[in-house]
Amino acid sequence: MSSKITVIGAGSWGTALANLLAENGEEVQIYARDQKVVNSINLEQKNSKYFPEYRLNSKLTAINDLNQSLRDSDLIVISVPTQALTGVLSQMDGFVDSDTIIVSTAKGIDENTFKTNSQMIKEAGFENVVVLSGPTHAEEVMEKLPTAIVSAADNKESAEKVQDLFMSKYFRVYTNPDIKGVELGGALKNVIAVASGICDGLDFGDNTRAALITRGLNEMSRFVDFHGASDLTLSGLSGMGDLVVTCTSMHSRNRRFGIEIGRGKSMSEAKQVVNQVVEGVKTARAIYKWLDLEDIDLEMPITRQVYQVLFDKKDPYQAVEELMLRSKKHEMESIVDNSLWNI
Ligand SMILES: NC(=O)C1=CN([C@@H]2O[C@H](COP(=O)(O)OP(=O)(O)OC[C@H]3O[C@@H](n4cnc5c(N)ncnc54)[C@H](OP(=O)(O)O)[C@@H]3O)[C@@H](O)[C@H]2O)C=CC1
Ligand SMILES: O=C(CO)COP(=O)(O)O
Repeated sequence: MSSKITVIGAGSWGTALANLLAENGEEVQIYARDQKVVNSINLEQKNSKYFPEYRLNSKLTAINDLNQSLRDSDLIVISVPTQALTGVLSQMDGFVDSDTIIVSTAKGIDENTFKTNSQMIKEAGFENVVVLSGPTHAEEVMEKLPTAIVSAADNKESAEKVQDLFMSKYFRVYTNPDIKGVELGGALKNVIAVASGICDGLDFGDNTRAALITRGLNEMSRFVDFHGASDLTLSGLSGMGDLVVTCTSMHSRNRRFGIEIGRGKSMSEAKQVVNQVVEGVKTARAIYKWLDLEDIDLEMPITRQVYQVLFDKKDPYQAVEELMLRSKKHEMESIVDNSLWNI
């Protein structure tokens, strides 16, 4: 029996994933809200807006009607930015069976509800969610460069089904039952990537970046612990892996945005330069607001400084100085044990 996969969102990630599935022999339809993108995919086999230089697989077609694209779909991949998810979910209502597998690929936290994408999808009535996340720049997936990712779900069968569908000689997929840990790793790393970019924009060095990556991971792990997810997941592809790629790559939208901020551009100027979604901006605000509103005493100094640079116009040099001169502390708070010292 033939099956159809719908990919919602024809930006860089939706296009790369849809093309990968088509290369794997699947019948894939991608939903784009922009009719010009639909036409370029159907008539020229290219996404004229996001990947004009690549010929897409011929099994990939595009459509501008979301409800129509969902009809007879056995699996749905959502690749729109986090803040657009609520709108998409409301349009899925009544058109998608509640047990259909929904693959969530966005990396962010909703700035009004402080929820992750999978939480919002489940609350909209779709329980069978798989989170696909890892160090995976769309540009390199289009180039078919070896890439590894994680398929995370509560349900093992669904995680494995997604693993089977996406796995290829250039795309290796691991499974993981810690959906929350995988998802939070992908969302939080974007904020650290903005910080890393800001420091690059200030012409700081490799030492600075390494410190940010390492202490950023520490900060991420505090947040992940608080939410009951596993620290071990953070040492994997969707945590450390994604953090490294996004803090070091020129493909990274979050890092490139941060570089522009470090060079003195305003938020809107920096967004214009990147011209694609920069999830770390709204995720930083979501976390900052959540800490504040819930009065939670969780140490997230890098995220707090990123928020203040972006939204309170704090001087980035001052932000870095404040990070450097915070009260002195032990490197590994959880294993401070006086018996380990030679006193
Ligand atoms: N790019 C990458 O390498 C990777 C991205 N991701 C994640 O995937 C998500 C999408 O990112 P990415 O593809 O890079 O973003 P892009 O900015 O490249 O594309 C976003 C896409 O979403 C569409 N879109 C935006 N709002 C809506 C809406 N309300 N309804 C329908 N479609 C909408 C845009 O349409 P339009 O063009 O008309 O504006 C565009 O097609 C993000 O969460 C990102 O973190 C994850 C892994 C890798
Ligand atoms: O998450 C991503 C790659 O894994 C995409 O976000 P960036 O482009 O900011 O790195």
